[in-house]
Amino acid sequence: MSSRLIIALDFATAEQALAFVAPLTPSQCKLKVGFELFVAAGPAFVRQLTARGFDVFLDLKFHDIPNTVASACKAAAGLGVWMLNVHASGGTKMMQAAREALQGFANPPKLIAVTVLTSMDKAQLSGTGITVEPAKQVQHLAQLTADSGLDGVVCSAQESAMLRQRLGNDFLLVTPGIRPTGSDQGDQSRVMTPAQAREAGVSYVVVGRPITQAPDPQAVIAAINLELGS
Ligand SMILES: O=c1ccn([C@@H]2O[C@H](COP(=O)(O)O)[C@@H](O)[C@H]2O)c(=O)[nH]1
Repeated sequence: MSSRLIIALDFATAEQALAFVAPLTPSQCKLKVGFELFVAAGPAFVRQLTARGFDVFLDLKFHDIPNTVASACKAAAGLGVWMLNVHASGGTKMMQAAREALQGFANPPKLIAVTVLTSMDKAQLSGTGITVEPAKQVQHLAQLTADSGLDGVVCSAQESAMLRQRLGNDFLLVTPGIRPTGSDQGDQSRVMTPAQAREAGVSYVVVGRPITQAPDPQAVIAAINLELGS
């Protein structure tokens, strides 16, 4: 069974990231490249990871007008990534344009949309002018994403049981904000353990600092995979 663990490679340089990745195998985890590493190391680094056989989630959270997002998605798909994402709050036209941009690819990446960032609680969300509970807003944006024909969403594991029930088994639920028991919550608000996330029906968990800053990352990876049953 392939792992449901996606490790967030939030490193400042390609050298640091490659040193971390060196002992890993594609059967242990998938890898996520976000803003920090992509800005520092660029497309060539992403190609190095895919050349080593890793499934790469390019987490650049595109959020712009439909034409611009569609072009960015096309360029990202050209890197051979496994998954990429946009912001659901960009709206239906933007998400549909992104989806259509990937149609010409023989093996298109999975396209998912960010709902409400897992760092946000009700007070922070309210500060942006959205006064409903985070779960309600996640539900609304996830439905918009499904109606736009995307493959799934980024949400917290806390909303996953509700979304799984509403949107079915094929809809991808990709969940950051995962904290193994005893690990530091940091800037995340809506958190769950890997075991709770599995119970909630998530498709994949995204874990960064609890692994990358651990004294023994391999031990944490093995423990998370065990909790996930993968
Ligand atoms: O809602 C979101 C969307 C993306 N992320 C990203 O996931 C990882 C989480 O890292 P941790 O160190 O495990 O907190 C990070 O790359 C975020 O950019 C998210 O946390 N929440």
